[in-house]
Amino acid sequence: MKTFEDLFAELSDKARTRPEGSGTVKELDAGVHAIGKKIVEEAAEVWMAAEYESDTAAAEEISQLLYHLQVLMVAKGLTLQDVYRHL
Ligand SMILES: N=c1c2ncn([C@@H]3O[C@H](COP(=O)(O)OP(=O)(O)OP(=O)(O)O)[C@@H](O)[C@H]3O)c2ncn1[C@@H]1O[C@H](COP(=O)(O)O)[C@@H](O)[C@H]1O
Repeated sequence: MKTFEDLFAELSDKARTRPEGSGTVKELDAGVHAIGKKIVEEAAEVWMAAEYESDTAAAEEISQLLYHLQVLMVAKGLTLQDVYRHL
């Protein structure tokens, strides 16, 4: 099973190698403003799923929010340690 750290390493690699067909590369190219909007959209979907849908649906929405947060971190050049030091 993929961990948060595994995904971050994968996304960082995609940003570096820019493989054809990568949604991450496309999102990075769209920029911080577009990624930020996606995060707000996904956060709302997490809220709605948690309140009105199944635990499985909520977990899936949470995974998508975590993904988009990681894309923003990569776009900004932030590392996991930059975030972890605030936890
Ligand atoms: N974990 C994710 C992941 N979670 C969410 N998403 C993206 O977020 C979208 C979900 O958003 P929505 O619910 O709004 O669905 P949607 O409306 O169909 O999405 P859009 O039309 O806005 O793209 C998905 O379509 C994906 O584009 C993800 N995209 C990629 N990953 C993982 O990231 C890694 C790299 O992916 P690629 O860069 O695509 O190779 C792989 O391991 C993937 O599994």
